[in-house]
Amino acid sequence: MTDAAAVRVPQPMLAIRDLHAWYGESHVLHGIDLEVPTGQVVTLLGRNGAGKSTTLKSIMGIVPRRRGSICLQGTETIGLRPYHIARHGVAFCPEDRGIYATLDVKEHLELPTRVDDRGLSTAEALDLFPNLRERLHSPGTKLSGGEQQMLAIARILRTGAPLLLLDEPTEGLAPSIVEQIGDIIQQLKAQGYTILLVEQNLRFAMDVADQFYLIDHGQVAAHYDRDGIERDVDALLARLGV
Ligand SMILES: Nc1ncnc2c1ncn2[C@@H]1O[C@H](COP(=O)(O)OP(=O)(O)OP(=O)(O)O)[C@@H](O)[C@H]1O
Repeated sequence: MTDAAAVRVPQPMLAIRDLHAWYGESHVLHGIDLEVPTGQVVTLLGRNGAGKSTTLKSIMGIVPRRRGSICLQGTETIGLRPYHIARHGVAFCPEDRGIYATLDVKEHLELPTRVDDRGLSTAEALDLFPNLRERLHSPGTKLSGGEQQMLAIARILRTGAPLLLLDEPTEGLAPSIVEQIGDIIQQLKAQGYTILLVEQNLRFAMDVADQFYLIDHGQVAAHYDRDGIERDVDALLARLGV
């Protein structure tokens, strides 16, 4: 056996190959290829309608029709139902945050099913988001936008999933709250979580992410590491129309 054969390449947390997705007759993803290494933060960038959210929803199995390969920790999930996919260690925080008027903060945190023993207790989730402790009995929709986003993230941490999919967590939030969300993402990364983030705010993404995929018309148009994105930032801002 050669030395090269003995080298073990770590398995990525998520590997997507030739992913296609459809809404009815509308073919939206056209062969996405991407990898999310364990422990990294990876961002999907792109204009509105490029296919970023559909990529996250495809990983969760909640688009009507998909084709290709989506491996989670080495397991092919393309043929699985959403509740089975979740059990392979992935949790989704949707763009609309999914916060209910009829449940208070505590009830939102008690809602998720644990998929892994690493799931935070309600008390641990509240340690990470102290603002929420003060709002424990407030109905979800009485919270500010920033508090709702924090609750949506705290809720998925209860599951114990090591891979978090966050869809535009900073959308519509004030700069000071955006900063707090950035700190939380850094803390989660330091704790070993792997994060796939959809983000319109390039500057925010550049502060938190290790790798970046530019999605355009349902395909990967470019892939950057941190140095590459610094070099291309002006061209990229023009391309994103921001
Ligand atoms: N439920 C749906 N039914 C039909 N078409 C949809 C549906 N959701 C999204 N689309 C279409 O699929 C394409 C990709 O949408 P997607 O939401 O993935 O884009 P995006 O890059 O996340 O942009 P945005 O930031 O606007 O959400 C768009 O043309 C959009 O109109």
